[in-house]
Amino acid sequence: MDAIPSYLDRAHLGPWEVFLEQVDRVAPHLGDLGYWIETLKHPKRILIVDIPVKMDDGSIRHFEGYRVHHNTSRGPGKGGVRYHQDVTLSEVMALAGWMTIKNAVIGLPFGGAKGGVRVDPRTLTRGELERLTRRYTSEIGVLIGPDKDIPAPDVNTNEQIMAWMMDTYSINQGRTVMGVVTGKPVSLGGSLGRREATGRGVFIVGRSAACKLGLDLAGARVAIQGYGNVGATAARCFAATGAKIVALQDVTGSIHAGDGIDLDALQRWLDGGGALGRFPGATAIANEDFWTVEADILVPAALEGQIDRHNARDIKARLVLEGANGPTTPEADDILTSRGVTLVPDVLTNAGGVTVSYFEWVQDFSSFFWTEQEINERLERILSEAFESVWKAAQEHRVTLRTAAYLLACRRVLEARQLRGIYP
Ligand SMILES: NC(=O)C1=CN([C@@H]2O[C@H](COP(=O)(O)OP(=O)(O)OC[C@H]3O[C@@H](n4cnc5c(N)ncnc54)[C@H](O)[C@@H]3O)[C@@H](O)[C@H]2O)C=CC1
Ligand SMILES: O=C(O)CCC(=O)C(=O)O
Repeated sequence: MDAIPSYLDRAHLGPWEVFLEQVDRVAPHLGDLGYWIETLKHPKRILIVDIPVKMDDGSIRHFEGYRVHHNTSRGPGKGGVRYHQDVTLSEVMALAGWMTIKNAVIGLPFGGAKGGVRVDPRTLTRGELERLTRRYTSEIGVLIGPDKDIPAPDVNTNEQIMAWMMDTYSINQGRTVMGVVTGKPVSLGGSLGRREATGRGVFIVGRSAACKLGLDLAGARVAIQGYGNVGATAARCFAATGAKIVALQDVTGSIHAGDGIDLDALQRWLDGGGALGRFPGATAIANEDFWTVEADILVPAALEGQIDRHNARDIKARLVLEGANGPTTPEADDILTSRGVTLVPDVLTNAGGVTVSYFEWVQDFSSFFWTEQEINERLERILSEAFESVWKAAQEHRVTLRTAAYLLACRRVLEARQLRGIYP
């Protein structure tokens, strides 16, 4: 059976093909459940929407948006919304697939979904961004809902955008529906700790992995690509344990400081409108040199496909923590494995965000809100247990941590699929 739907432009299949390859790698380990594996290779439903937006100058621009439900065997769809000029359907399909695996590996009662709009939000005014968000929300309104599919933030989306999405959905329903999105402002039914949850999770999982490798975090050298929600929080968590953030990269460039970058000084620079790539407290380096800096831990926390066959051989770190979704190509996975580099996959490393989104969803349903300490303790326990299970499965089956995570997740998804059966 052809796993790639024929209506897609084959030139744009990169991320989805990566997801398919990752699923194929786990298939031999699934035993009888392998009978159901094709279900993971076919997104359940895909919605492509046209988003007309009246711009401030009076003109109308049309943007293309997507919402994909990859699999809902274990519960409603769950996954973020990305605004980026390079968003493609293939990418959103892959991101939705990774959400299916991530939610299952953590044991959250969700399926996998994701959304995106092909737009560079930096080119929009606040009013244009709000109108785009509201129209996109209305257009995907047929798919979303607190018991159907619950969006959340991803690249270039934030609490304000979630507030507009919640408000638009509520207007269309004629009642306030807090639980339709997570990652909202705390004053609108958001959860304490959600903003930091993904980066905090990267740190929690990274600390467990470092412990297995006998790598002391105090003094460890950490390089991070992406200094947004995930990368900046992870940097702060690592620095708080005494690790040194020796290199950072974002869209404005790459910087290096062997003794560690002063994150407070960097924040003051960014708050004052400075670009990370021009931070005077560190040395600017070429973007390609970022990958070869002397570091113990490397955290890709930007976009897909960043670690590939061109740079995987030169990476110096012993531990790669995938803060981003899909940052490593399968070929690079193999190169890193052959070089003895331990890679903790995205579906585990960055699962802190969706875990606290789950807490937010539960809190919204019960209208009873937890303290930040309760949130962080539960996050810590859930991620640490998930890490141990994946580590154990990797040892037992002699596979990489990625394949081990897929093994646990695919078993859960396919068992649910098998029990539900095919109807009619
Ligand atoms: N926000 C969340 O809760 C979650 C995010 N993720 C993943 O983490 C990654 C980052 O997401 P966020 O931090 O939320 O996004 P963000 O929009 O807050 O930050 C993205 C960062 O990546 C940088 N970046 C973008 N393109 C780049 C490029 N070509 N080269 C170098 N740097 C680049 C940006 O400059 C920015 O610093 C994405 O892969 C996202 O899917 C995963 C789980 C949850
Ligand atoms: O918080 C969520 O629901 C999903 C976050 C997300 O998009 C991701 O984990 O990639």
